[in-house]
Amino acid sequence: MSIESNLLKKERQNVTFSVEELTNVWDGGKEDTEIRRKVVKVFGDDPVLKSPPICTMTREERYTEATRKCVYIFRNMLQKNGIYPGSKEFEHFWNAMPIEYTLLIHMGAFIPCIMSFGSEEQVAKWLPLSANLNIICTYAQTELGHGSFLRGLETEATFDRETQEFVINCPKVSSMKWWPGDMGLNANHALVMANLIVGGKKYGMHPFMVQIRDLSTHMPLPGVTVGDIGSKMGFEAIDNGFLYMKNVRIPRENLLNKNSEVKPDGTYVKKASDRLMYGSMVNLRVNLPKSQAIDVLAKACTIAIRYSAVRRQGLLNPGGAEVAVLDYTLQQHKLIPQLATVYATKFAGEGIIKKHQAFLQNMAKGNISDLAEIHALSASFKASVSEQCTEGVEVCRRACGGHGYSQASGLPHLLSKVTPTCTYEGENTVLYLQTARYLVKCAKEKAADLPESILFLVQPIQNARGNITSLDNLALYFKNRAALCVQAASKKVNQMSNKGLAMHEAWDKSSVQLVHATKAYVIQYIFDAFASFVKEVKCSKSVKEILEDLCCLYGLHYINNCSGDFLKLGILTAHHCNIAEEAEIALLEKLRPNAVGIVDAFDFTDSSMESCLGAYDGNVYERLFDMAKLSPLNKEPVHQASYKYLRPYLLEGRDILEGAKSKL
Ligand SMILES: CCCCCCCC/C=C\CCCCCC(=O)SCCNC(=O)CCNC(=O)[C@H](O)C(C)(C)COP(=O)(O)OP(=O)(O)OC[C@H]1O[C@@H](n2cnc3c(N)ncnc32)[C@H](O)[C@@H]1OP(=O)(O)O
Ligand SMILES: Cc1cc2nc3c(=O)[nH]c(=O)nc-3n(C[C@H](O)[C@H](O)[C@H](O)COP(=O)(O)OP(=O)(O)OC[C@H]3O[C@@H](n4cnc5c(N)ncnc54)[C@H](O)[C@@H]3O)c2cc1C
Repeated sequence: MSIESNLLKKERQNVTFSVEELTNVWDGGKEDTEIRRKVVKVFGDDPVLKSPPICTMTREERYTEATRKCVYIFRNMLQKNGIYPGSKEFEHFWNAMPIEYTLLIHMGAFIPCIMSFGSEEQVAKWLPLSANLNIICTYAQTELGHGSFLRGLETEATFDRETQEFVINCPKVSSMKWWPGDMGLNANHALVMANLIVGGKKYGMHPFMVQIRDLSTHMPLPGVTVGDIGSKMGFEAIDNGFLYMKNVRIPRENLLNKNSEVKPDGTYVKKASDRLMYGSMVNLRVNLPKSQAIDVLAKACTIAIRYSAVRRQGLLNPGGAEVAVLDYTLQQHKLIPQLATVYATKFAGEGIIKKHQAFLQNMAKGNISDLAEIHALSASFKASVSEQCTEGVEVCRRACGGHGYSQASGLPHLLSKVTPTCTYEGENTVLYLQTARYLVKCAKEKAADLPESILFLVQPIQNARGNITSLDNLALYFKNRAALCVQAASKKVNQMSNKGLAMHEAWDKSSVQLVHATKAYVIQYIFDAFASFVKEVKCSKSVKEILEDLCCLYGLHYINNCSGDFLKLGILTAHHCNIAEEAEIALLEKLRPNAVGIVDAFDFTDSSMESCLGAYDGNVYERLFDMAKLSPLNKEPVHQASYKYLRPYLLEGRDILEGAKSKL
């Protein structure tokens, strides 16, 4: 056993709680852990899912491998193992997916969309075809020229009454669809968001099913120009695409018509609120943070903390032995708060998922009164979590020093996976502004007209009592701050407007404060949800203590990072801030011996991380060397390029050196 493996073994011997029990809490119960492990095992044992490490493959190989595996998973494996949408097993299957996958938009975005936009007949037609991969469909909303401002989308669907068809056109280069995943190479259909035009009248954005490739040859259909947009910062396996449509004709029935319809005579019938058109986005904003951001940060923490426990560099005591870098207070200050973020966002996210499910049940009964609240909550939650996790993964990467920059660490891959969560499914600033709009409106309402989650905005500010670092008091500081920030931002909008600015100008001039206020609102929501979870969870005292410490750390770390705000608003004094700073450092020291145990409790398999630094056995140096040997550049002892281009000068060098030698 290597020295490093021994170090991790010792770390595990010192853990003061049951790792298995914390895993159960993380998963949502013992039974859930068993189900997740079963699913992970099925995937892990399957030889068809084996492939070379991604850092040794070209982009083309990565796309090919990911597509091969995903077709197998979605067409054979899930059914064979009884993993169906809606089942507990399915909830855990993201955990078991190969490190890179395609068909994500087809499965994760298109299928939910067809269910929310399609009539019963349309769902009956398209759902089985897509579930069986008989068609592959992308979600084509964003265009080259517009992504955020949906009213600016330019693709048109014009009703031709004579032929009973819609004619789809991208009038300009800027109107072509750009970015949709699975669209470049795999998709033969696209759910195209286009402006509906009937009899010269524009009805705004509507969803259309458009066939883009021939079903037998997979060649683009007439009028369709489609392809891959090229290499990106990450997601290299995915064929994000462009789609340029000129006079592409589709039958009238291909307008997804659960919410609105065009009759054969051209009559436009609206059946539900326009806002339900945005429902698919709410769905993804609620559901994607867990698998695309929180789990990614959890993996980065696992890698960085295991590595920091075995990486020895420098001395704490003069003349003593070299210490693990995790023993430095500053390393703990980088990494342990990231663990707290993982826990806080995961448990707050679960509450939002439940709220969304309740909203969907009400919507099925025709009640959409909670739409504004769930939109505001999901938009700001997605924005905040993606931001916190992206920052967190980068902190973990840098905390691994030079090796964190190597693809072999697995960290650059995680960073490139989490970074776009700040952009896709709604650019974060744009989403914060959406929530700000809701908050400013709510701040003007009477308490009786507001949902519980937002009541604090209009209630009197309460004073903290007792221990200033108790979870109750921390929750109160966050609430007070959010309420005061929203009031201040609303006041600024009013002041600007009273000075004579038009409302949209007043809004823009106040947007820095508005986004700040929204961030304050969502952090109070996350903290409150995590603190409530910690209070209520049934578990042993030792596990509860870990969760309480992580919750307290989440709050203190946040407060210490923006203490100016709390001071400015008169919520904390300088004395309080000093206490908060010392309390955070004390918590880091307390959590340090359990750090490896806490990341072990995430229970990630080595293959799900592909990291030489983060493997369970801690054998980092052998793994790094083995991975380097696999580099395609090391295939031959002499690389053709260096031989070809350097040879003349090397020969000169040889002659000079040999001449010098003969003169000696
Ligand atoms: C187990 C399942 C796991 C699933 C995991 C899946 C994993 C998938 C992983 C990765 C997938 C990657 C997917 C990426 C896909 C994409 O990126 S698709 C493209 C997404 N694009 C966007 O999100 C665009 C962002 N822009 C917007 O949302 C809107 O344009 C805008 C709302 C920002 C502005 O639109 P505008 O027309 O100007 O509207 P407003 O005038 O601002 O608002 C009008 C009113 O509508 C309300 N509203 C807006 N959005 C919503 C909504 N989503 N829901 C409900 N209501 C909404 C808004 O509040 C206004 O209301 P008021 O007038 O009352 O204030
Ligand atoms: C990996 C990836 C996958 C994607 N997958 C899909 C997909 O499957 N389907 C699909 O349709 N799309 C997809 N997209 C597109 C994505 O949804 C858009 O990129 C996103 O909505 C942002 O829009 P944009 O690119 O137009 O950014 P822009 O809106 O142009 O943003 C540029 C800057 O302008 C700022 N800005 C914009 N509006 C405002 C405002 N009102 N106030 C203040 N600032 C503002 C933004 O904050 C940002 O800083 C994907 C994108 C990526 C990166």
